Amino acid sequence: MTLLTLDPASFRRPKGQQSTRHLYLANCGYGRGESVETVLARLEPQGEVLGLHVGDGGVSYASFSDACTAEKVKANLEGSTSWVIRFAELSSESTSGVLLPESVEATQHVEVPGLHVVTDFITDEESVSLLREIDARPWDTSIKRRVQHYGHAFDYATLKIAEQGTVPTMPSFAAEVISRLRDSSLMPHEVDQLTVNEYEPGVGIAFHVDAHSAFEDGIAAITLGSGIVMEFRKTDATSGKLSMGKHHRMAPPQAGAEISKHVWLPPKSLLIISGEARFAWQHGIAWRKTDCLKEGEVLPRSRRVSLTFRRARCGRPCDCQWPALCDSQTPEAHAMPTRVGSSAAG
Ligand SMILES: O=C(O)CCC(=O)C(=O)O
Ligand SMILES: [Fe+2]
Repeated sequence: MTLLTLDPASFRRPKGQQSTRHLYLANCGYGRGESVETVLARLEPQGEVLGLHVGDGGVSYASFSDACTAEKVKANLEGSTSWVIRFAELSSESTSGVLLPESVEATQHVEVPGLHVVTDFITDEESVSLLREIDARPWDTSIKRRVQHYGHAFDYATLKIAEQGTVPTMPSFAAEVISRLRDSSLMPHEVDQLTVNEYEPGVGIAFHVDAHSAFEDGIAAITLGSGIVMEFRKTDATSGKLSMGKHHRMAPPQAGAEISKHVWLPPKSLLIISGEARFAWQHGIAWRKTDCLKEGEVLPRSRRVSLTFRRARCGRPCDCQWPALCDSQTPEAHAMPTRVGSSAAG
């Protein structure tokens, strides 16, 4: 991770009382005997520092990945240093029109058509037994997250389903869940592919849309172990109309503006994305050790293992109504995923 050097001229005091991901540190700078090393030594144990400016006099700035982290750092340091700590606002972020929701609560009004979370889709016993079966099998460690693939293999290099001479089989440990998915009628197709992803705290997955050309409509993900916040985002450039809830408080986004929803995936839950949620919204998980459900409340993560079930699309190209992110209809659409949070994508 490279530490960004911040330009102090780009910061200002935030209007109102809201927290931001940047901290203004008064009584802190070379003029007060501090240096980059001493400031980092105080900040880093509290939260990962993404950017820093240590001033010649007594004013410095530090940036973090999100406001939750900045709040935690501020709360933990106040009282134990002579620094005076306030939130700071980066002028470019406050005027860009980009919506930067901080918590699940802050985006609860955003509707993503085709997104459903079914709580308690599996029992505690099933969750423990699925984890045991998965951990007894070998993990693929060739990308940043540990993964296991069953059924049709997906090739991350070509973003295609690998050709197989034989009919793929699904593992017996997933049979009960697959049959429950079938009975629920939540998935438009019978599944024939399973990817298991492991997220230790700090690990995420880059924003992406599962390749339209590789998988049919309907993606199901079961959460084992810890819950996690998944982010969904869409720019109005990617699919025309934006879907906002009836009660939204924000101004209509500008052209090219981004809308995002943070969704809490509890342990034992089932996430279904189909239609617009599957084809027109990207999803990702921030590379963080905490999640934020309510403004100002930090929830530490622990290990999450997910089971993603899909139906491989064999032969027929995708003809969905959302060509912007469709690599069948717009081959250049499948740009490699952009990052969520601060670390490299896996
Ligand atoms: O971990 C999850 O729930 C989703 C994983 C995912 O998006 C994927 O494998 O494409
Ligand atoms: Fe995905």
